[in-house]
Formats: sequence, C-alpha cells, structure tokens
Amino acid sequence: MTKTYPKIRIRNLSKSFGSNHVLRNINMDVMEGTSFVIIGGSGSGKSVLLRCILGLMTPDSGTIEIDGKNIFELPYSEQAEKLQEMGMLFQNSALFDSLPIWENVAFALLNGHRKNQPRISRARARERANRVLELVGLDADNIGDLYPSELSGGMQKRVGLARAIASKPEIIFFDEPTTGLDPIMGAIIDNLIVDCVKKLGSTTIAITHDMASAQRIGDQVAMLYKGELIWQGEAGELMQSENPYVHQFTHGLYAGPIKMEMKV
Ligand SMILES: Nc1ncnc2c1ncn2[C@@H]1O[C@H](COP(=O)(O)OP(=O)(O)OP(=O)(O)O)[C@@H](O)[C@H]1O
Repeated sequence: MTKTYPKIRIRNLSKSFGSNHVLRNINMDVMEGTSFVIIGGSGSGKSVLLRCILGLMTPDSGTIEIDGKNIFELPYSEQAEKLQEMGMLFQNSALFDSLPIWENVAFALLNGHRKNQPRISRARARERANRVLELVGLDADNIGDLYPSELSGGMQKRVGLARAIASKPEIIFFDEPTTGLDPIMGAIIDNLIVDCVKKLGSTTIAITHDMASAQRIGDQVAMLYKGELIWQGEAGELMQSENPYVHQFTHGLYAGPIKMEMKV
C-alpha cells in the first residue's frame, strides 16, 4: 500500500562543475513504497543527481533527507551504512566477472555489514541467492555456478536485478535498466522490477531514456532539462503532457524547444 511521507526528500539541491551548472535548485519528494522515474536528455544531470542521492557526490547546496535525516550531516560511518542498505541495478549490470553468478547475487549478504543483521554462512547465502534467482526467472541449478560472461545480456540484467534485491533493501536505484535490451526483454525486465519491488515494498528511483519503461515502472515521473526539474507528474500523464519540452522529448520529435548540441 502506498504510504504518505517522503522516504527521500530533496530541497534546493544545486551542483556545478566550474561554470557548468549541472543541477539547479532541485526539489523532489519520493514517497515511501513508490517508484520515481527521472527522464531527461543526455547531459541533463540525471547521473549527477543519482550520485548525490547515493552520497557519492557532494552538492554545492541543498539537502537530501532519507528517513528524515540529511545524509550529508551524518557521520561517515552512518553514511556508509545507509549506502550499504540501498540496492542498485547498474546500466551495464556491473557484475563481478571473476565470481560465479550465485556469489554475485549474494555479494552484499556475504560482504556487507548491515545494521542488526549478522553475517550469514555461505550455505545460507547460496540458499537466498537461489531463491532470488528463481524470483527473477532464472534457474539457479543451471546457472548458479556459471560466470557472467557465459550469460546473455538479458540474463545478466536479471542477475543484476537479483543482486539489487537480494538483501531486501528499502531503497533501490535503477540506472537505465533496459538499455541494450531488445523491446521484449526490456518489457520483461520492467515487469520483473515492478513485481520484485512490490513484493519487497521498496522505494525506488530509476533513470531512463526509455519512455515505455518509464511508464511501466514509474508511479511518478520527473523530467530534468539543463539541470532543472521542469515537469513532474503521474506516469500515466507523461505522454499527454502539454509541456512543450516534455512533449518533444517523450515523442522523440526533431522540432521543438529542445535544440540538440551536435558538438559536445
Ligand atoms: N565529475 C564530473 N566532473 C565534471 N563534470 C561532470 C562530472 N560528472 C558529470 N559532469 C557533467 O555534468 C553534466 C551532466 O552529466 P550527467 O552524467 O549527470 O548527465 P546524464 O543526464 O546522466 O546524461 P546521460 O543520459 O548521457 O548519461 C555533463 O555536462 C557532464 O559533463
């Protein structure tokens, strides 16, 4: 059930690199148990925003509260703890090539130091990895001992999703979850994301260029343009938005207020 207080609350967040003002006064609330999708063109600041929320980059000004606490005011140890409590599915799946699939999935369970959770044995970690692999539609008996390079891109993405959810994180980030997948595999991954996240009750933030994906996985969608959040609304309203920037971007139109810089 959707709850009514922000799990993540961002106020007046700005970040520049020299004269490049990448984030300009961002305000955003992500309610607990909901899925928030950020769309926007190349270079609009999506990754920088994500890195700030993850605590991997310090903004110039503004606050990011998680569960009501400004993450930049937490002692380093607590900041690191918060980071460990989050799940992340990277664009390229970012699996460890030298570890078998099951250990990739169980990585946080075997190596993390989550608060109030004892380290678990390899046998128990493997059981948990097997269960999560089945949850994302992979046969743990067949692929658990294989290495990432032996799987297709779609299977690697499923493994990445399994790893992101294995420790039942309260917050999960998805960075371009469907990039590089064919449209059907993209839809399958999106549906798995929605199913898994619903089961866990996690709060999620995703960044994507894929409008179909944004609508499938998002409750709320926001568009970043030149570092500003220029539109925010229900995912169902996205394609009908009359905001000319959103309309041009979501419909992939050449003509409109967004002028592509051909030289970067
Ligand atoms: N560490 C950094 N140092 C200097 N500039 C940076 C740094 N990280 C990002 N930028 C700049 O910030 C701007 C936004 O980059 P960002 O990676 O957030 O874009 P994006 O919206 O994620 O783009 P894409 O969709 O292409 O991944 C770019 O102009 C980029 O050059």
